[in-house]
Amino acid sequence: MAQVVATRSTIHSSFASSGSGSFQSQLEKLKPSGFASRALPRNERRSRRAARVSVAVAAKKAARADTEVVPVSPEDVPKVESRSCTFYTIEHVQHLEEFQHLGDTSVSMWPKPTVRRKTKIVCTIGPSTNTREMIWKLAEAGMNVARLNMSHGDHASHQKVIDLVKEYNAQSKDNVIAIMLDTKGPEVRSGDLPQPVMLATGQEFTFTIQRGVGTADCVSVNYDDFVNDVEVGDMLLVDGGMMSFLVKSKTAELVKCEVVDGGELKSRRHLNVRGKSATLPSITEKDWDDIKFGVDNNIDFYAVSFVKDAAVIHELKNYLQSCGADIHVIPKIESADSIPNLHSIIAASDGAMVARGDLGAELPVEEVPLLQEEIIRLCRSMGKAVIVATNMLESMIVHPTPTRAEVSDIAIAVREGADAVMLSGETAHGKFPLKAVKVMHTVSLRTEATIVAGETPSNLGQAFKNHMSEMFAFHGTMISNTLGTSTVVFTRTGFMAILLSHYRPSGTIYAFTNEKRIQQRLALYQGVCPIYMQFSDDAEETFTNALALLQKQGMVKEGEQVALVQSGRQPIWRFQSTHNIHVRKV
Ligand SMILES: Nc1ncnc2c1ncn2[C@@H]1O[C@H](COP(=O)(O)OP(=O)(O)OP(=O)(O)O)[C@@H](O)[C@H]1O
Ligand SMILES: CC(=O)C(=O)O
Repeated sequence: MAQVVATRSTIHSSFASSGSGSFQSQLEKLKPSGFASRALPRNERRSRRAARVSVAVAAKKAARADTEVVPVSPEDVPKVESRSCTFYTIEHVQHLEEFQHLGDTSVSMWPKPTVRRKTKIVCTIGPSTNTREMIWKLAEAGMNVARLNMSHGDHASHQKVIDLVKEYNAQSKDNVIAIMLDTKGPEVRSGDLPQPVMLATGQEFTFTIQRGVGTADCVSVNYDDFVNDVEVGDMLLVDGGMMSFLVKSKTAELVKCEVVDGGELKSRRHLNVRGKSATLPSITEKDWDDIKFGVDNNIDFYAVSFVKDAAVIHELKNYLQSCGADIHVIPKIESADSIPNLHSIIAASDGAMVARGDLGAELPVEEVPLLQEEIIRLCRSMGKAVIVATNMLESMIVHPTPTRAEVSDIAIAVREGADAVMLSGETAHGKFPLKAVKVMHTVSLRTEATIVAGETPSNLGQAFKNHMSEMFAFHGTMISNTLGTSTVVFTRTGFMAILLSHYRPSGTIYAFTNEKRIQQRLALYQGVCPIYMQFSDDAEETFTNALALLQKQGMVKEGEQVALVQSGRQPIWRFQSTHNIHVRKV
């Protein structure tokens, strides 16, 4: 078990050999492996490495005896009384849990404060998770954003989830969950079938634009122009490629196909035509109705499906402005038509989602990792949020452990610099939603510990009109990285916290805001821990209160330094032309 839970190899040795001294005291003594290789003579390094290896083997043997594979949060750690464990005492388990939640920094030369997971986790809420108990458990396990997929459920069921998330936020002292409404968009879906139909490779199957057809050899499609958009020779994909059909002929109402990859066709399955986007508007009538529902409920983000160009983003933003709604817009990059317009779409938006499911159906799958990298790079260069979505832990819909490839997939998204990684079916209708969140949490944390801070985003001075704020975000990051401190920022609009997140400081960005809406929004951004606090008229009093709050919540320790950055578009307690960075001792 020690093998799985520890975030650095040094911890295996310290932990497994903890015959004397508390785990905490051993933890205090730990130095990053990078530090060891800089400071120790070569021989000593070698012998320590050997000790680590042998202890890791011992830990591995212990792990084999213990059947639990991903014990990363209190619910998953077996009750201490019923546990037979060679190496652990109850204090060890408690310290370990604390450590897992916060993570290990171990990047700079000096002892640093522990940091939180930086990469945020978006969870789709569905039948497996739409109860009060599960929302609470997901939040405690690491969910940062709750996603409502408007392709499923009705307003009443989504309203219940929104109310539960708001209830959680209202009662939580140090955690906040943002709400993201994902539009259905111009999805093409097959119709209802009385029961699933088994289709064999080579057999004929027909799609019709007539409504209400569902037989063993023909099913309806919900989109009248389907027959016009599709041509003979096109490849139709069901559920992103789980089944495929070659179009052989068509009439005014029917599209006749040959089954290429057969399987079980169920009701209301998603259809794509390889290489083509449907000629439907990105925002349908249903979507406008759902968008209004989002406005009425003061949600935080729209994820807009099948965006093809920036015009649709402008249209939505104009609508939101006309109703005085301050909701951020994240286009889903999933349509073949969006690729030539990536730059203008992202420039018009507040971020982007790499929606790999439909992206990999409309375009060849081998393009997906390349596009993921490109979209992340573009968003990062423009200071916009970026989410990597779909199939991240797909096997955990039915299995309690991830495949190694899935673990690598999360690690890659984290290393590429995504703000957030997303769970879909894993949390919506999977059997192990909490375990999936915990795996994402652990893998992100472990990967983040290996990322060396300090790489300057290449666009300094270009992405933001407010160069002075950008300069202070950059230098605030440099100071916090050099001293190994967290960053503290006060923000009413979220702007300065988002700007700091863009520079990816290695410590946590504690973003204090006096706006609940902004606190919720900031939950999506990499490295930002948003905290709601009333601001007083006096700057010094507010700083003191903020540091006291951080210390009370165990986020910083007495004597620790923090970099306090005062900059941004709307000055708080300063003149417009005066920007500051202070380093303060708690
Ligand atoms: N609100 C909901 N109510 C009922 N079932 C849901 C809900 N949200 C999701 N699901 C179920 O979880 C599955 C996976 O969710 P996901 O968000 O990935 O939807 P999808 O339809 O597969 O894909 P897309 O994201 O393209 O709409 C859905 O296919 C559906 O069966
Ligand atoms: C998230 C989503 O809609 C997709 O991957 O297609």
